[in-house]
Amino acid sequence: MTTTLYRATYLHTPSSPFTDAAALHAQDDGGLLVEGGVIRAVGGYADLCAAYPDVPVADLRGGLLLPGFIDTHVHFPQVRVIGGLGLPLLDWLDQCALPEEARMADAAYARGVARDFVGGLVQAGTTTALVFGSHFAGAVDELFTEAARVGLRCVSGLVVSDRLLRGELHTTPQRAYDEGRALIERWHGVGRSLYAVTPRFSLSASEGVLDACGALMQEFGDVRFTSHINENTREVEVVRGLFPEARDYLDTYERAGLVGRRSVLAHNVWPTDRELGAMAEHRCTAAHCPCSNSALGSGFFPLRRHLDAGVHVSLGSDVGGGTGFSLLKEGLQAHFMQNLMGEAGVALSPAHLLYLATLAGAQALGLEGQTGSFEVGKQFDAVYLSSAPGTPLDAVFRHASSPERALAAAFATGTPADVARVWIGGDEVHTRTARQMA
Ligand SMILES: Nc1nc2[nH]cnc2c(=O)[nH]1
Ligand SMILES: [Zn+2]
Repeated sequence: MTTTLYRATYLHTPSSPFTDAAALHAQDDGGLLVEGGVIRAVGGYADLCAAYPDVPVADLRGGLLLPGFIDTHVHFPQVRVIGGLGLPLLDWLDQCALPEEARMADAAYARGVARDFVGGLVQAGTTTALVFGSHFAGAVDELFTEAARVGLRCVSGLVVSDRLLRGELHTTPQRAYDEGRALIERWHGVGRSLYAVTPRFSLSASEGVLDACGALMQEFGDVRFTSHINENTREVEVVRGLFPEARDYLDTYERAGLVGRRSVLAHNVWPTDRELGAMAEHRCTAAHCPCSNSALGSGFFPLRRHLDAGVHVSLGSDVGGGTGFSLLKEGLQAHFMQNLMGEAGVALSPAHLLYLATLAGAQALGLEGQTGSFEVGKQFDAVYLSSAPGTPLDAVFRHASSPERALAAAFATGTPADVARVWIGGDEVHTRTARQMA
C-alpha cells in the first residue's frame, strides 16, 4: 500500500461557514498523510514529518491544495454545445441542447462526448459530479464506463421525458422503469459510480414517468434523485398549466415520492415560500448554477431566502447552459450575483465559496463521510492549484499575506489552466501538461 506525506499550503471547510464562523481551516505549511488513498493524519508539516520520518514526501509548496471540487449539476451531452449565449431556457433547449442530445442515440458518438466530458471535469479539478446523463441508455453506459476508466466519482442516470421535447428523446413510463432498473443494477455502487433517478423536468415528464421514477426510488432505497426546478419564469408557468392539481413545481415531484435527503434540485431561482419550507423539511438540496443563470438570463438565485428557510445549497456548473466546468468560476459568479443583489444578497467570503464548491456538494450527495474536506478517514480527493510563472495568480501565491488571501485570488482569477494535479481516492487522475498550462 502506498503511503505519501503531501506538503502544501492547504485549506478546507470541515463545517459550513454559513453556520460556523470558524469553518475555514488553513495550514500555511501543512501535511496530509495519505495511505492507500485514505487520509490518515493531518496537521502542520513539521509535526507530521517528525511523526512519520520514513514516509516519502510529495512537495507541493508554491501553490494551494484544496479538496476536490464537487459539481452537483452538469449535463454530459452538452459539453460540445457550451456557448449558446443569449437565449432563454426553452429556446436554448430547442435550438442548442436538444439537437445535440439527439445525437447521443449513436453510442460511438456518445463515447467521444464522454471522453470530452469526463476530461473536462477532472481538468477543472472536479473529483465528484452529479451528472445529468442522456436520454439513451447506451450513452449512459458510455458515460459510466469512461468515468470508471478515469476514476471520477460519478453520480448519474438515464434522463427521462415523454412530452414536449423532440420525439426521439421521448420514452414511456414502462421503458423509463425498465431501462432505469437495468442501469441501476449495472452501475449503482460499482466502484465509484452511483445512480441518480433523473426525470428531465416536470415540463417534459408526465405524471406516469414521474411515478415510474418514484417506483425506482422506492425499490432501490439509496439511489439519488435529481431534476430541475423553478429555473425560468416561462417554464414555471408551463408547469403550472400541466399540473393543475399540484400546489407548485416542487409538489409535482413530491407527489411522486421523489423528494428527500438525497434529492438535488437544480436552479430554484423562482421558489415560493411554501416550496422553500418543504425543501428544508425534506432536507433536499438546491444546486445553484450562477453562470447558467446569467447566460440564460434565468434570474438571481435567492440564496438569502434559502438560508433563512434552512435549505441546503450546493454549486453546479450546468454545462452546457453554464459556461464551463470550473467551480472556481461558479464561485466567483455566485459572489458577483449576490453582490449585485444589494440588501437581498449574501456576502460570500472565500470560505463560503470553498464550502459551496466542496463539502456542500458532498453533503448533497450523502458522501460527506468520504469526500469534501481533508479529514482523517476520508478519501484523498484533492486539487492542486499552481500557476505558470509570471501569471498574476502565481504572483499572488508567492506574495499572499495569508492562505485565505491566496484562496480569494484563486476564485477571482483561477481557471483550469491553474489546475496542476488532481487526485481521487489517492489516484492521480490529472497531471497538467506543458500545453495545458499555456
Ligand atoms: N439549464 C438547463 N435547464 C433545463 N431544464 C430542462 N433541461 C435543462 C437543461 O438541459 N439545462
Ligand atoms: Zn441543468
